[in-house]
Amino acid sequence: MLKNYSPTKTEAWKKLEEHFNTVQPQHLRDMFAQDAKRFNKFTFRLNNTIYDLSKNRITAETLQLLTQLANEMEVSKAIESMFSGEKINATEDRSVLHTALRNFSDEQLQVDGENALEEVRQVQEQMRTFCNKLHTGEWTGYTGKRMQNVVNIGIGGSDLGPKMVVEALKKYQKPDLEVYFISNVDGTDAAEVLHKLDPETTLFIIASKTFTTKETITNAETARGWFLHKAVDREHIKKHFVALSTNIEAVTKFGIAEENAFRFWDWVGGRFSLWSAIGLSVGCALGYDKFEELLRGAESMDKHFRTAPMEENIPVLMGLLSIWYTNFFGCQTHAILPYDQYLRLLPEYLQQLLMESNGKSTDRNGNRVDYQTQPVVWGAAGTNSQHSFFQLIHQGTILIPCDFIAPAESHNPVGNHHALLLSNFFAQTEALMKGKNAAEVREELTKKGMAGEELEQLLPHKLFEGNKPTTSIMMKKLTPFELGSLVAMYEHKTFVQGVIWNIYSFDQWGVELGKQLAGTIEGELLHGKASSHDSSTSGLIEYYTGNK
Ligand SMILES: O=P(O)(O)OC[C@H]1O[C@H](O)[C@H](O)[C@@H](O)[C@@H]1O
Repeated sequence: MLKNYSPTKTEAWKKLEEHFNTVQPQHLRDMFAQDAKRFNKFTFRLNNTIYDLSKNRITAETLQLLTQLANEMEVSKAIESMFSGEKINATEDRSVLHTALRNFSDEQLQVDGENALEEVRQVQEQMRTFCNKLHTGEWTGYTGKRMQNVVNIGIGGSDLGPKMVVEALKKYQKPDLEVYFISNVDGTDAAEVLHKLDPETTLFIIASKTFTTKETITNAETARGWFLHKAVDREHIKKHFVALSTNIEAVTKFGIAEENAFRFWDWVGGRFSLWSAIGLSVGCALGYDKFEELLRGAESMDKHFRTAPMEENIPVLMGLLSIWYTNFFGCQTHAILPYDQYLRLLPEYLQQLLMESNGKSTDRNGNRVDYQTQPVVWGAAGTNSQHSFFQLIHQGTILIPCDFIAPAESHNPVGNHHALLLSNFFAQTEALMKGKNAAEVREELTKKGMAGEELEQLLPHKLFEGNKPTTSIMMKKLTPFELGSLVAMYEHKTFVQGVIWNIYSFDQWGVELGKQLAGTIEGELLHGKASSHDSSTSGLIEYYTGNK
């Protein structure tokens, strides 16, 4: 059993509260000035990626107290419980074993009487064979043509992960297959993809853990209708539709052949399912070997997470930093800023991962927490984001910790673009840290020939407080391996935060409510069944029915 009490009751928490009062007034600019080794002290490495925590509002003592907090909340024990398959997803009575999907060791891992690792490997072989058949052209459609397009139909965890990875690793894309994603139940999503494609050369991957998600089933039915409109014979479905699911019964009921089902297990959470059969579209886009490299990258982070001491453990430290800002500085948001166009979907992916996992207010005893949990995660790729919301990060009234992420080497070495891109990354983190004080602004304005009242009036607007925390993550190159490792780092950071907050990170009951409510109103819209609502909801329904 995991420790089950409020983090605020720990010794470390009390010490952190006192410690906060000594750190809060300190300016990062001074911390750097006083310690030439700050970068070395607070930079952690794994493989070819560095995690520079030095521009955070921490001292050595902060990390020591935060790791004490991790120890008091028994984070190590929690990590072991997860890896060994304990049913730590208690509200759904499930193990949490996405790590088993990228475990290439010879270990045995018994789950419900089966060796999970062996089952994983069987499905991986099935995926490899399938991807190879697509790429060699051995897999043909109902008119004997090879497939040219693959469409992944899924939503949430059955969409965001593979879509983000396919985009991030576009440079590794195989030239013979184009991969598309349809997720939104808005018919526009399907319409905009399907009109470009030919049913004879299109293969659909229906990705749904439960195979009951309304959006996905609706899109899958639309795709099936579109396909049969040309192919006519339902027998042809088996050459054009495959499924990724834990619910094989529903898959076959839909009309997809059992041999075309790639299964996974209920011990894989939706938002952690990228590494399972849900990653099939990644194998289709890049070739299965590249998907395996992604898994191996994640495995290397898993090993680090499981074995490294708390004070050097990257996901633990990243999770603790988030606790520091959320619960002591009172930060309510966290920005993810990839300085790499290929990583532009990472913020969206991490939104589901972090906010669906830790957007909870009930602790593991069933009581309402009396401390803040998950902050809002948001972000966008640099440098575009500099021209939209950076103003607020620099001079707004709220403190926003940011993760800057970039590769040292670009996949597209065009002129000096990459140096320019990275100079923005470095300059922004430096400016956020240092700020600009009155003396500096005065000097700058004086140099421009400004003086007197004119200067004094402008000066306050050009001040930057600085002291804005950033974490810089740099990798040598954005390879499948490094990406796998980075994503696994964020997964484990998410888990660590949940353990400290004493909440269940692996369920998502909040999402269920929306599904139920939409179901009721759908009946009214489609079948004219009336039921009572508040005046706003009724008014909106009337507006819709009167204007459609
Ligand atoms: O894969 P599916 O069963 O279709 O579920 C898709 C998504 O549904 C809901 O939004 C859940 O909260 C997500 O965690 C899940 O990823």
